[in-house]
Amino acid sequence: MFSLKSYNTYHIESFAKHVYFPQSLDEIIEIYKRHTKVIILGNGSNIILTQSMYDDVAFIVIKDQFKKITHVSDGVYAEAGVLLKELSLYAYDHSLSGVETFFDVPASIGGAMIMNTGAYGDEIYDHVRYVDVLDRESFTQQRIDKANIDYGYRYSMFKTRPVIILGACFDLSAKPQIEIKDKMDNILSQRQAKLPPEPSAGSVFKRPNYHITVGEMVEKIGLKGFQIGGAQISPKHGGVIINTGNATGQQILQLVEHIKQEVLMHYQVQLELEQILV
Ligand SMILES: NC(=O)C1=CN([C@@H]2O[C@H](COP(=O)(O)OP(=O)(O)OC[C@H]3O[C@@H](n4cnc5c(N)ncnc54)[C@H](OP(=O)(O)O)[C@@H]3O)[C@@H](O)[C@H]2O)C=CC1
Ligand SMILES: C=C(O[C@H]1[C@H](O)[C@@H](CO)O[C@H](OP(=O)(O)OP(=O)(O)OC[C@H]2O[C@@H](n3ccc(=O)[nH]c3=O)[C@H](O)[C@@H]2O)[C@@H]1NC(C)=O)C(=O)O
Repeated sequence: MFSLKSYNTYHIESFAKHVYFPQSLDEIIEIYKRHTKVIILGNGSNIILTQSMYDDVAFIVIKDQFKKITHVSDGVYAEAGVLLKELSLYAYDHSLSGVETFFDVPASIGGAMIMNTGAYGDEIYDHVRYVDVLDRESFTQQRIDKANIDYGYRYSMFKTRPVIILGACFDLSAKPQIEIKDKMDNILSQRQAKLPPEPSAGSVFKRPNYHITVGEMVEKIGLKGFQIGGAQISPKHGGVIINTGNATGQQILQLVEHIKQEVLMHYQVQLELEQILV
């Protein structure tokens, strides 16, 4: 059994029988042929591992491989395992602007393309030219131009399609490094001021169509700091659940349900999970 603790940002201690670190596309295809249930782990920053043991699920860890970043004729191309931080630093090194807003978002390019990473008024698809995918059923590769990609708030059409993200090309523009660095510093300080330092997976719920945020509702109800086992609503940010040490996925899930019930009762707002239950 293999521990997934370092492959999910909640640091939940779950074990899996089948964990793969493929080095090539052919190896990925082999895994899909061998297993009926496969989960791709990018940076594991948007998942809740709800089981302590996985016997029948195969996990593919992407972030240690597929890490090439290259200049191409129409932009900068990053493979699925590249982290947003790595792409942002590469762009900064080359005085290229466009992705610096996402400097501190703990996601892989694959996860970012699936979810349309957003932060501080910017969305990653604003800077994408095309995305390369592998169809998980026919095992054919396809390049999809942004014009043909349906995306929105925390959504892309890839979320509901049987595809693996292989990489994406970004449209970046020249800018003095000092300006890029100023923006990175500014965003970093805003995030450090708001988000908790403990292990978490960022916002638990999507922003509801309501005049105040989840964090504010949770704060006004008086739920900040509420804890079930090792899972706690962050005393710093009411929209985030943290692992205080030995949280299980089930405890996080119980806390999720508790927040949903309380918010429904106090505000008649039905919260929708942003995080993915595995
Ligand atoms: N704004 C913020 O501050 C934060 C934002 N986030 C967001 O959460 C997301 C997390 O990214 P990341 O940690 O990399 O993702 P995860 O490892 O959390 O994976 C989440 C899901 O995305 C799918 N996925 C991941 N990589 C690929 C790929 N290459 N091809 C196909 N599917 C893939 C998998 O779906 P399947 O189960 O179908 O295999 C997986 O279950 C990002 O969009 C990020 O923006 C997270 C934390 C903070
Ligand atoms: C962290 C994530 O993304 C974040 C993203 O970083 C930030 C900044 O753009 O805006 C969203 O959070 P958010 O709506 O909680 O925004 P924040 O800027 O953290 O908070 C908004 C406001 O809520 C209030 N607030 C927040 C937390 C709290 O405990 N109490 C409170 O009153 C504050 O006034 C704050 O100014 C994204 N979340 C979603 C679900 O859209 C993520 O997706 O994981």
